[in-house]
Amino acid sequence: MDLSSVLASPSYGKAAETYKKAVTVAAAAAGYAVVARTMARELLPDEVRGAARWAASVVRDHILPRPKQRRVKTLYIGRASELSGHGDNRLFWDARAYLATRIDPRAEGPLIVAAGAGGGGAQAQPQAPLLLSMVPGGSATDAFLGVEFTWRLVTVSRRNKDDGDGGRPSALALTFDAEHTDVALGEYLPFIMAAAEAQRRQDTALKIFMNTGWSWHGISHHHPATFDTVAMDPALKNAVVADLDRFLKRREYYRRIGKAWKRGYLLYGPPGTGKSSLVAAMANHLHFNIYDLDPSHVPSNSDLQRLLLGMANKSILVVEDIDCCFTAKSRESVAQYPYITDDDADADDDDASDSSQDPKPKLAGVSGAPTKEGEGITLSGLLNFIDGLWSTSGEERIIIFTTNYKDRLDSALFRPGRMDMHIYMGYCCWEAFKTLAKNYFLVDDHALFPEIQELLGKVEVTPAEVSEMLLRSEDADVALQGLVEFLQDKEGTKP
Ligand SMILES: Nc1ncnc2c1ncn2[C@@H]1O[C@H](COP(=O)(O)OP(=O)(O)OP(=O)(O)O)[C@@H](O)[C@H]1O
Repeated sequence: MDLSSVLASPSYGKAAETYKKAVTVAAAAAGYAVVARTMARELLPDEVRGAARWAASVVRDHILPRPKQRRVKTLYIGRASELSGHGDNRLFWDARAYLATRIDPRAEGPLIVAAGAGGGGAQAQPQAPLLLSMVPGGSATDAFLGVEFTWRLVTVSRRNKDDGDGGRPSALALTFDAEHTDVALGEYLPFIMAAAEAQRRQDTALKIFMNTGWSWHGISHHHPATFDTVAMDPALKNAVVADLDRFLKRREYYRRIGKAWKRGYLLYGPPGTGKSSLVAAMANHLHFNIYDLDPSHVPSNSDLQRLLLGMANKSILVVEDIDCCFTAKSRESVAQYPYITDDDADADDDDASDSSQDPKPKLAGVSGAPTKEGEGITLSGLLNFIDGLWSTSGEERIIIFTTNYKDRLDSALFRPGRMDMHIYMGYCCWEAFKTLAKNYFLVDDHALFPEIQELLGKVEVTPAEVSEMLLRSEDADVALQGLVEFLQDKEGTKP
């Protein structure tokens, strides 16, 4: 259709008519406004017009909602700690580690990618995670408690803080609405530091240290036991987990009551009931390194002190078979120091006043026998040091003693505050068996379960023995049938 035919069409004529009317109305309205303003100027005195203007400004400024002006605040988190004057600023690295988990790889713009340690410490593992980071000048946003935070990786020059002077990125700039400064400083940044700490712990491979003489030697600790795989009474398991979790949260509590932040556990029960597995599960749960102390390799109490002072925070000190590891030394000590009688031995142990009648073996050191270089350590040396200097030289320490014979332990071990929780690891009960069956065959039920449940009620069998039977075949039917026969054999009812 050409222009002339458009102008000639009826729809164009209607539209043109409507437009003309609209122009006429607008012109009339503008005319009225001019007339009204002129009349107001001529008829109203200056004072009245001034008062009207003032009233309008009050309404505008104080009554009508004003468009909100956003005040933005920026915090610079430098790579180096300018406030302390030396060293790295931990917050800078914590924030970068945190941001590596928050950066959206699909967002526009370039990113830096690197391989993480992946649980191997300094040595990257094949399954190491990929970590993302902003390029200098790049930005990323994060939301926390409903507040939006924007991060930029910037280069801060010494004289004025500005982006991109071509140097290495030396700061993170955190920008947010200034009214949320309290959230930023009081909640967001502490949250980031805690998240980074948790990630660090996760990424660091656990170690188990063993002593030779007075020094520790560490190797990687890959024991797969967890609280999911340890077979034990479920209520007791939950109580142990809750106790550990409460311990972790109680830094301030221990500080307030003036006690060292440590907790002692005594694991006791027959061999093969899972005491060592439970230690490994506790270490994995807490992500603490284990220091497995073999007292027979420690030449003297002063070496023991050196060993214990060499332990890091967040660690577990384990002394296995505590009932027997000091016994032999005790006998040697008494033989070497014949002037020390059984009665003398009891004198130093204020909880064991009648133990001279006790047929149980005497423990070295409880006797107070002096030790010299090469003469071995004493239980009292260990206990006193744990309660004394060692307890104040570090934080977040767990002490675990294990024994197959709780009744043989010296009462010094039972003094209040030494072993806070006694955990009995017993023979395989029905609930424990179900955990093992799940571990080995991923089954919750089986046709042989009722028979196995009945037999476990009558036969004393350790989880280690049951595990042994379950390991014999990858076929659940075959392995469980083998277990039934094993239990019947123990009961003396095997056909
Ligand atoms: N409660 C359990 N839960 C899971 N596995 C167990 C349990 N008890 C024993 N086992 C199995 O038996 C093996 C030996 O158990 P573990 O060394 O933990 O027992 P222990 O009580 O420490 O024995 P000991 O007193 O002889 O040192 C473990 O490697 C594990 O395979």
